Amino acid sequence: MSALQLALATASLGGRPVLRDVNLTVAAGELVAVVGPNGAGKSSAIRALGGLLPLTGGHTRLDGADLSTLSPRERAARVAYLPQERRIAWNLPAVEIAALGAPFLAGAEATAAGRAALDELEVGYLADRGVAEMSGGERARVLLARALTTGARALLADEPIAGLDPDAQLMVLDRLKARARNGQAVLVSLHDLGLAARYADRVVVLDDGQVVADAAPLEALTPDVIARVFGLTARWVEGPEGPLLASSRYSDGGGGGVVRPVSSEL
Ligand SMILES: Nc1ncnc2c1ncn2[C@@H]1O[C@H](COP(=O)(O)OP(=O)(O)OP(=O)(O)O)[C@@H](O)[C@H]1O
Repeated sequence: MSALQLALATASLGGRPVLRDVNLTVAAGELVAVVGPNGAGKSSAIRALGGLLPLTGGHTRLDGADLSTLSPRERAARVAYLPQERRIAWNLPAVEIAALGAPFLAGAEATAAGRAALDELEVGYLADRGVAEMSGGERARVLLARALTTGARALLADEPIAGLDPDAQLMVLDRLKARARNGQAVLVSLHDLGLAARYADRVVVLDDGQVVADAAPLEALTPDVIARVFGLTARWVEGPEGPLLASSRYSDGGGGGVVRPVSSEL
């Protein structure tokens, strides 16, 4: 059974449809990457899975139960969410921000969980520093630590590697993959198609609120799909750690112009 599921989900924002009959599942033990151009509906799909965007049609299910039947407290205990927005209202120490992810634990336990999550993301040294006194990438890791602290069985992370340096990107994806291997259901949105191919068990391609492909990475991200959805000419090449994407814009001459490797390995 899928841990999280959108079934024929439709939703609108500002009077415009942002999800159109979207079917999307994440099973326990699986790392699923949602990719798509800006505005494709990735954040909307993630927010719908977390019960944060009301559907106008279809269903969101958590372990088979309709999400709308669960109380906000039950949802929060079972689904962790990293929003795309990285703003933090209060200048609290990182460990206190991370501990906010565990509201159901007693104070000392929550602090220990927060500290462990910071360590997991290799920012334990920032534990006592105010989050307003950090770089954007450091703050991003503290917010991801807050999501990890929940201990929820499902994790939704909206662009968890945005703004991180190349080493930190790989470290975060390694950690999320390890969490999936330990039984969590993990869904991330990514813009780096090379990293999506390297880390995801399955890739869901969204375009204009619709699922265009949902398959193993290289079956979903075919050159044809990449051309149609992203407007790029692209081909996969074998790299030492997995597939690498060589791509160029059509306007650059369809392969004769600048080749932009999409993996952090080049
Ligand atoms: N608050 C809002 N009101 C109206 N329309 C919105 C709102 N937020 C997003 N949209 C629109 O909804 C659509 C889907 O947006 P969404 O944020 O889900 O895309 P995304 O794939 O996550 O994009 P990005 O890669 O830029 O983060 C876009 O067309 C966007 O303009």
